[in-house]
Amino acid sequence: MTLRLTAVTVTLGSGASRTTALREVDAEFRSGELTALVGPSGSGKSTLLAVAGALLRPDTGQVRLGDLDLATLGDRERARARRTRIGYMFQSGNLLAGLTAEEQLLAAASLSGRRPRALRGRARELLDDVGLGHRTGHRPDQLSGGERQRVALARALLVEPELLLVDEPTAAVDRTRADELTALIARTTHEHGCVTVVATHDPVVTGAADATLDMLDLAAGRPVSACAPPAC
Ligand SMILES: Nc1ncnc2c1ncn2[C@@H]1O[C@H](COP(=O)(O)OP(=O)(O)OP(=O)(O)O)[C@@H](O)[C@H]1O
Repeated sequence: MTLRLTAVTVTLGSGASRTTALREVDAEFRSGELTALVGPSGSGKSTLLAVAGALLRPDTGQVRLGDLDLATLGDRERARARRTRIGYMFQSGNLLAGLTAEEQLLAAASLSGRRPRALRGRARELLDDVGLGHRTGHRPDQLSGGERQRVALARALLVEPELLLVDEPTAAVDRTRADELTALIARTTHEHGCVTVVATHDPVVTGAADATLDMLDLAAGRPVSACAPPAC
């Protein structure tokens, strides 16, 4: 399974603030590989994740996840793909107000068509893996920003997505936790064989990645082979 972007253009905003965030971008991401998406602030990393995750429709171009073109699917099918095939860990966490950490995971499992009761043990295990075993009963307003983001990662992993999209996983946590989260994301990618794309400024994440894509290369239309760091 691959995620393939072909000639993807995205413009954001309107009037004076209108910006071409991605221009004719071609990129490919493979299953079982963690690809680090790097580039300066404002170079379009978050926009690429949003397009890849069917959260934003490109103006033009194709976004193929396996045999689905996420760019042209109807709204209902896009929502279904988001619930069942794609996991997100974004900077905001995007948690549901009023639900505890554990309930966030079980609600996502239910929405993806799985039986939440059967997954309760696994949900606790994952919360433990992200260092939140002692926070399973906390609601979003009782968690720090970094903790909310980690709940979102555990939630994404519970549904074993084909595509895992992660935005700056290490920005809001200390170095030790950052290293643990990086290792967890890499291990999950290799064990479950998902396509994983991580936008990052952190050299530790880049070092753990199987491949690196630089937004500046994409923007310049340079041929990009997402090669493993030692061969680059
Ligand atoms: N709603 C918007 N309207 C207009 N321009 C926008 C909007 N959102 C983002 N942009 C612009 O689109 C470009 C790409 O933004 P994006 O957030 O994808 O970059 P990024 O590489 O993820 O940055 P960072 O590393 O700072 O998170 C930037 O120039 C940004 O200013």
